Amino acid sequence: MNSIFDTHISQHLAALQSLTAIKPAIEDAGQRIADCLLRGNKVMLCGNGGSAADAQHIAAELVGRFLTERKGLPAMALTTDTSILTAVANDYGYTEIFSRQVQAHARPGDVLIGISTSGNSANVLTAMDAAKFLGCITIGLLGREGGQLSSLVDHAITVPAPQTAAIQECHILIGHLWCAMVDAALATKA
Ligand SMILES: O=C(CO)[C@@H](O)[C@H](O)[C@H](O)[C@H](O)COP(=O)(O)O
Ligand SMILES: [Zn+2]
Repeated sequence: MNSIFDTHISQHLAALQSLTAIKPAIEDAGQRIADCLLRGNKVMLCGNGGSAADAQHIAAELVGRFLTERKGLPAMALTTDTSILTAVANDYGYTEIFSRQVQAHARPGDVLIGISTSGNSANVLTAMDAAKFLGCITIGLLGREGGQLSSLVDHAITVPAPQTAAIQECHILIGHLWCAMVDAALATKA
């Protein structure tokens, strides 16, 4: 019988290997994010649970720094302000917690990254609808078969692994890869 260690590592490695098949989609989305920031637009991110943590992690790399010294970049996780989250959930419903913030902050040309391992979280779907209506570029960091988000977003990055944890581990790897692409794009422009 495999140990928990062996099982987890082999699932992780299989998920990592599956990324080769979606390399063009990952790089294309990374270029859209870099272009967005280079032209002075901003990046918004949302997701639930572990994906909320990923949204915050990626926003922190962009506002702070990742690999190189550069100016702080406009990125915001829509998962952090408990007063907004509780007010909107209480008054309008949990489905609206991200879309309301998108309505408040989004401008044409901004990017919204929705992170969902199932691709079916209702609040992420609603946020994507709002972002598209306002002229934003929408990117889904998804898993399994991509769920409903895969046909809604402009750029679907679907990690085709069956385990939520393995998908999440690939999501943060892709987030870091995008941050490296942004750093490189800014360095080229400087
Ligand atoms: O981190 C984990 C599981 O690893 C959980 O917190 C997980 O993110 C939550 O169950 C989310 O609600 C799942 O949402 P989603 O990925 O299907 O959009
Ligand atoms: Zn988790």
